[in-house]
Amino acid sequence: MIDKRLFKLPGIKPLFKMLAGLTVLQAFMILFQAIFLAKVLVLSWQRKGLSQLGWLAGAFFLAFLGRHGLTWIKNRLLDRYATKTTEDLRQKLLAQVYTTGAAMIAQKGSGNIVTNALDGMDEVNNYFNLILSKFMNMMIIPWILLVYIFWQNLTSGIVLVLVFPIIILFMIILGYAAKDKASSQYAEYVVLSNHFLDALRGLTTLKMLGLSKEYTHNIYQVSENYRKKTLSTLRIAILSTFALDWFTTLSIAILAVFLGLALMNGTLPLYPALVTLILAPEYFLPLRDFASDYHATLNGKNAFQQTLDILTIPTVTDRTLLPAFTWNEQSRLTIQHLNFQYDNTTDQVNLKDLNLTLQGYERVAIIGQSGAGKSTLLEALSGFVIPQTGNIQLNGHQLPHLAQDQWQQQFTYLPQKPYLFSDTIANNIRFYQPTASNEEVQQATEQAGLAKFIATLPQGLQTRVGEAGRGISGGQAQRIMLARAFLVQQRHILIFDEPTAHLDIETEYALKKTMMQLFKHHLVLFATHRLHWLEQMDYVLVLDNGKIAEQGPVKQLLQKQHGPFFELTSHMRGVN
Ligand SMILES: Nc1ncnc2c1ncn2[C@@H]1O[C@H](COP(=O)(O)OP(=O)(O)OP(=O)(O)O)[C@@H](O)[C@H]1O
Repeated sequence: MIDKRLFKLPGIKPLFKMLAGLTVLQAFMILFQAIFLAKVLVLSWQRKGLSQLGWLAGAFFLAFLGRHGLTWIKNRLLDRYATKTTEDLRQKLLAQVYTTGAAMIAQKGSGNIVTNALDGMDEVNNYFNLILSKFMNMMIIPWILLVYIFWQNLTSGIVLVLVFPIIILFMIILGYAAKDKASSQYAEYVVLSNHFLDALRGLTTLKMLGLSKEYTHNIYQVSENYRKKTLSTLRIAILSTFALDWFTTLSIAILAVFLGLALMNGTLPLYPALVTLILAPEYFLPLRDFASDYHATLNGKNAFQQTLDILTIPTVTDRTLLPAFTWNEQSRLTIQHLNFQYDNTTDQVNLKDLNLTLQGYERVAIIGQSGAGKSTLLEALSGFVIPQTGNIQLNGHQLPHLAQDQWQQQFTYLPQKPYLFSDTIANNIRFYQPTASNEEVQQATEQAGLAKFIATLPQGLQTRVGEAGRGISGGQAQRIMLARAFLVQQRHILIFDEPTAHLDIETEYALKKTMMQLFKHHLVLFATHRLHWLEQMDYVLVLDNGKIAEQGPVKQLLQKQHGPFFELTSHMRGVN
């Protein structure tokens, strides 16, 4: 129920102690309130004068004020702490997203991260409230009241002590059922968020393919699943609240009957009977409060755990091992026995024992079936994912990984799924070169085959794209990315992950000529499914199931009539 990591949050221990102190004080206020009320009632029953009743009624009123005043103080302390802590957690989560980078987002899902940073944090706020206030009330108040009840009336004390564990047991049973339901409800919520965001992002593509209507059904289905999971959690929550209320009310009623009988038999004076009866609902109240909110805050616990899980993903710190350099014809990157796995808990190794050398301005094609590991290799070479093991040497410098500032400043990366920032087309093109002039940007758009498209836009290069702007097709986005590469002068490495995947073959051929110009004086790493690019490449890596199945100069491999390269290219050409 309580995530132990909660107690590691900054400032929580002093707050916990302060709240515990206030709760003890509050328990005494509740006790005094009951004592004075019972005394007032007993004296009224004995028809005592107002002079005797007055100070008791005043004391009752003070205890009442004290009790609620303490609740107000506790809530204020808690609110202030919860708001500050969730705000800090949100900031840390966003900072972690920036430092761990795109690979972590791909793994966790952007929708999941957005949900966590927005709604999730509100849920965490509720979770703090449950644990730091309601749980604490439950652990302190009933026991102080019970000591007094025992002192006044042993039998009532025993009844109340016996009922408590039964209720707790009952809560645990229902709690377990609710926990599973809430976890699967939260998981479904994450699926829904990721799905919804993916659908929004892919809307243009879905429309282009005429699949947007069909996809509505898909979203409906995911929302339906979430609705069903929510209702099944609510069903348990309502059932347990009902059962708990019923059980505690019944216990109080039984106690009242016993007290009434004892009063009638004359075995118990009026005061202990009255004070016990007033205290009995107060004894159960913290438990009921806790139980009624428990289910609602399970999501808070899930969100809290998810946030901490993201925050504890190790971040790369040694980013500056490489001195300043510029990749040139003599540069050399050697990789030996590199292994990488996205998920350590599974057997799937995504890059297995890779050995390769990249040097100078060679053009390297990376080919392989879908899922062979081309993108993963490019991500490892770009330093966006960190290999678990491997020997990396760059110009003689031994490195643990390629997430090195100096290395990352050497290349232009064109991902398979282009992402455009919510900004103008011109600024999206200026990504690597923010100071580029309008003329330079214009020239880059022409080289990337974008000029015609831009001419159709009323605001031209100043048209806003991305989430808050005009929707554009995958091919147009890819050409905007390509324009970045044309614009930047001082980066001598091009890492392209299927840069023409979204383009039709005519556009691709039209662009090929200018792209070949760009490839001059660059180390080119080019993942592709289209074989015609091989003619323009010097070297090829054939990937199969995370391994380099074959590598060598293109001309040499093209002459071989057997082996992985021959088989893959025959298969891709449709020759069996
Ligand atoms: N973010 C991720 N988390 C977990 N597994 C992943 C992730 N990205 C890729 N994988 C897995 O790694 C393996 C290699 O995927 P990768 O995208 O590198 O292949 P690819 O050769 O580029 O495929 P394609 O040609 O379809 O783009 C696949 O089994 C894939 O499921």
